[in-house]
Amino acid sequence: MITTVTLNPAIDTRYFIEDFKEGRLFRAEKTIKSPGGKGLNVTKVLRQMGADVVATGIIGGKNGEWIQENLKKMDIKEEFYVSSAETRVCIAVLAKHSETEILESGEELTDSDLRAFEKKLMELVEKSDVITMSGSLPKGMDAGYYQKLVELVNRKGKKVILDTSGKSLLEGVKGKPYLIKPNFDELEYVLGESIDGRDKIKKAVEKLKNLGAQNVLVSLGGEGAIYFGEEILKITIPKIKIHNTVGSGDSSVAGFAKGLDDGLELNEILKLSMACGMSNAQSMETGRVIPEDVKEFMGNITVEVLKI
Ligand SMILES: Nc1ncnc2c1ncn2[C@@H]1O[C@H](COP(=O)(O)OP(=O)(O)O)[C@@H](O)[C@H]1O
Ligand SMILES: O=P(O)(O)OC[C@H]1O[C@](O)(COP(=O)(O)O)[C@@H](O)[C@@H]1O
Repeated sequence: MITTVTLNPAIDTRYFIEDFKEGRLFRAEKTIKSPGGKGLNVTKVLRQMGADVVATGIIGGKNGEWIQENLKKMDIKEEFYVSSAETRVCIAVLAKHSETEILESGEELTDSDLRAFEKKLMELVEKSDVITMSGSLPKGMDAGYYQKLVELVNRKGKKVILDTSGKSLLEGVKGKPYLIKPNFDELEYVLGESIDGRDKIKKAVEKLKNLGAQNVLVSLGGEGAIYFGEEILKITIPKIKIHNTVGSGDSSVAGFAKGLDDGLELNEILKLSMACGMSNAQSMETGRVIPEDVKEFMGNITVEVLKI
C-alpha cells in the first residue's frame, strides 16, 4: 500500500483565458475545480494507475469538506485529520502561451493538530511500504517538520519520497528520504545561483545528498530527467504535444511510487515516472493520466548511464 501525505491541500481552480495578460479584466472561458495540493495530485494519479493508495494530511473548513466529498466521488480512500483551519484555494490561469499560478499559503495549524495527524500517519505507515510527502507547509509551520516526519517513517523501515521546495526541502532532506524529486527551479534555490549546465545540476544534487537525500530524481520538464543514485542515469523522453504541465511533477512522483511499490527494476520505475508526467502534460486536467498512454510512452523512453 502507498500512503500519500498532503499537509497543505487545496481546491485547485483552473481558469482558461486564451489571451490572458496581467493588469486587465478577463472573464474565464472555462473553470475547472479539483482536489489539489501536490500530495493529492500524486494520489489521483496513483488511483488512476490502479495503485492501492490512501491519502492523509490535514484538512479543514468548507473547502476541506468539498475536497473530501470529491475524493469520495473519485473513489479515493482518505484518512485526513480534520482541523479547524480552512483549507486553501490555488489558482492556475491557463492561456494560449503561458501558465500563471497563484498559490494561497494555507492557514496556520496548532500543535494539537500536528500531534493528532502524526498518530493517524503512523497507523497508516504500519500498513504501507511507500510513503509520499508532497508540497508546501502551511503558513507559520516549522520548516523542519518534514525532517521529523521522514525520520518517524524511516524508523519503521518504510521508504519515503519527499517532494517539496525551498527551505522545507533543505531541512526535510536531513531526515534522509529515500528519494527527492527537485525540478530546475528548486535546484537553483538549493544552490543559490542560476544553473547553466549539468555540472551545476550535479553540484546542487551533491549538496542535497550531503544533507541526507539517498537518491535524487531531477526532473527537467520536456527534457526528461537525470537520476542520481548509485549511478547517474539520463532518462530521455520523446517530444509530445502538451496541454497543461501543472501537476506533471506530482504525476512523476506517483509513477515512481507505484513502480517502487510494485517492486519494478530501477530503469522501469524511472520510465513509469516519466511516462506519468508526460501523460499528465497531455491532459487539460491537473493530476490526470491515461494508463494506456503511460504504457505506450514507456516503450519510447530510454535510460542510459551518464558520466558527469
Ligand atoms: N513539456 C513536456 N513534454 C513532455 N513531458 C513533460 C513536459 N513537461 C513535463 N513533462 C514530464 O513530467 C515530468 C515532470 O515535469 P517537470 O516540469 O520537470 O516537474 P515539475 O512539475 O515538478 O516542475 C518530466 O520529467 C516529464 O516526464
Ligand atoms: O503544495 P504546494 O507546493 O503549495 O503546491 C500546490 C500547487 O502545486 C501544484 O500541485 C502543481 O505543482 P507542479 O506543477 O509542480 O506539479 C498545483 O496543483 C497545486 O495547487
